[in-house]
Amino acid sequence: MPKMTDIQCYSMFFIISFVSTLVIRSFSKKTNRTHFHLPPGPRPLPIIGHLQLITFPLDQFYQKLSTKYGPIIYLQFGASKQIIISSASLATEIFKTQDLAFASRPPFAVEDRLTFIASSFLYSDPQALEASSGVRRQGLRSFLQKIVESASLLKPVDVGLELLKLTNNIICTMAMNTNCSSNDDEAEKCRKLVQETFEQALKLTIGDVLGPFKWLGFWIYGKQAVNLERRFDGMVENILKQHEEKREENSKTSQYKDLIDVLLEMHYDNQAEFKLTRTQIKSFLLDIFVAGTDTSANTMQWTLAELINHPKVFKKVREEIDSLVGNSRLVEESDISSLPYLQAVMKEILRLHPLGSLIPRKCREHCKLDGFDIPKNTTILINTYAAMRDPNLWDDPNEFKPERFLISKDTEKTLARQDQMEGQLLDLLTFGGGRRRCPGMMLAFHTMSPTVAAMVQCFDWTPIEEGREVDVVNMEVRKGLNHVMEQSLVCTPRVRLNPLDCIA
Ligand code: HEM
Repeated sequence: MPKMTDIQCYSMFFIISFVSTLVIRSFSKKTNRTHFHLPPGPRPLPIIGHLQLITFPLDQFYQKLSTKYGPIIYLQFGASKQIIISSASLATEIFKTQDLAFASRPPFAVEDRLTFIASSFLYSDPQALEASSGVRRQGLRSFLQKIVESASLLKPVDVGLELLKLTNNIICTMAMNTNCSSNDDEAEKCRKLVQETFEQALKLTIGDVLGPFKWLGFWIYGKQAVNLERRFDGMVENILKQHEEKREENSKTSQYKDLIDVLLEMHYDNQAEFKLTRTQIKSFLLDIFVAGTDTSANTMQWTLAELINHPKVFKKVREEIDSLVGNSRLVEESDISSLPYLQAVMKEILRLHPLGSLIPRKCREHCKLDGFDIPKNTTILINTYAAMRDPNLWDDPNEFKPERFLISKDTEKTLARQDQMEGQLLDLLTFGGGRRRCPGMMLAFHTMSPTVAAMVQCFDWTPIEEGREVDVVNMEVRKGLNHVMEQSLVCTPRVRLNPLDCIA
C-alpha cells in the first residue's frame, strides 16, 4: 500500500472528525456551553469549531486572538476543547493559587498504547548539578575546539547544530555516562531517535480532534511510534544492563554517579518510600532527552542571534567579562554570579524567546478562573509567549532590552519587579511554575550562561545567509508548535581570544 502523506492524513482526520462529531451530536442533547459560563472566543463553526482559523506559529495565533477576546479564551477543534491563557496574572493563579488542580498534563491521544511516551514525573537534584560541572566543562571545551578549527580555516559553522551537539553530549553524559562526548555519532544517534519518537507521538495528538474515535490516529501513525519506542527501549535497556553490571564495582569506590546509577539505586532499594519501576526509569530518560536538549540549544542560538543584531549589547557583555576575568583565562561557571549584565541578557532572551511557549496542563476538577467555569479535564494552554510580551506588564514588549532586568532601586516599578523576580523568577514564565515547573531550569542556566559568555569572550561572529556574509541575522520564527528560529544560525567565527590557549 502506498504511504500516506501528512496532508492526506490530516484531510482524512478532518473528514472523520466531521462525520464522528455529527454522530456524537445526534446522540447528545446539550453541549457544555449551556451548563457552564465558559470563557469568550470566536464564534465556532458547527462540528469543526475553530479548526479553520488556525495559523502558525501557534503561539502568535493565540496571542492575536487574545488581543481581541481577552486573556482567557475558549476554543474548540473538532472534539478537542482548549482554554488558552495569555496573561501573567492568570498563569500565576494556575501555578500558585490553584497549583494542585492544574498539576496534570493532557494525555497523549493513545497513552495506553505507548508506555514511556505517556508517563513522566518530577525531578530535581541540585547536588548532582554541582557534581556534574566537569561534564559541562568538558562539553564546552569540545564545542570551543570545533569553533576554533572553523575560525582557523575561515569556514562558516552551523552554530545551531554545534550547540545542539553540545547540549546533547552534556545530557547524554550526565544521564548515562556513556562515551557520548568522545563519540559524537553515538550521541547523535540517541538524539535523532528521541526526536523521531517525540515527533511521532506529537502527530498522534492530532487524533484528539476525533474525540471517542481518537484511536484512528493510532491506526495511521501508531505503528511507526511503537517501532521507534521499541528502538529507544532497546538502546536504554542495553545501557541499563551495562550500569547494572558495574553497580557492584562502583558501590565499593566513590566514583562519580550518573543519573542512571542514581535511578537504579532507587529501583533496587527495598526500603525506598517510592520504588521506581524500570519503565519509569525509561520514561524519565525520554523526558530528560526531549525536554533538555533542544530547549537549551535553541535558547543559546536566539541569544547569539540577538547579540549579533545588537552590537552595543554584545560589546557591553564582553566588557563586563573582560573586566572580571581579564584575557588570560576562560570565563567559568563560577564567574556567572558576578556578571549581572550577562544574567540580564539571559533573562531577556528567555522573556522574548520562550521555547515550549505553550505550556500544556489539564484541570483535575471543575475550577473557576477569572470568573469563568473550567470544566474538569479541560486542556489548558498557557501561552508564555503572549504573557511575556504583554504591553501592560512590559515597556516596549517586543524590543530586546536586557537593561530592564538590571535591578535598580530607582523607580517603584522596578522595585515591584524586583520583588517578583526574587524566589521563583515569577516574571519569567518560560520555565512554567508550581509543582510541574521545569526541573531542569538550574541545569539550563548552568549550561547556557557559561557557553554564551565564552562565545562572546573568545570570538567575533559574522552571520551567513545563502552562502554570503550579512550584517543582520534573520529572526523569523518557524511556523510550527515551538518557538524556534526558521533557519539554523550559520556564522563565520573569528578568534579574539583563543580559548584553547587559556583552558587549564
Ligand atoms: C532553556 C531551557 C529550558 C526551557 C525553556 C524549559 C522549559 C520547560 C517548560 C515550560 C516546562 C513545563 C513546565 C510547567 O508545566 O510548568 C518544562 C518541563 C520539563 N523540563 Fe524543561 N526547559 C528547559 C531545559 C530543561 C533541561 C535542561 C531539562 C533536563 C535535563 C529539562 C527537563 C524538563 C522536564 C523533565 C520537564 C517535565 C516536568 C514535569 O512534567 O513534571 N528542561 N520545561
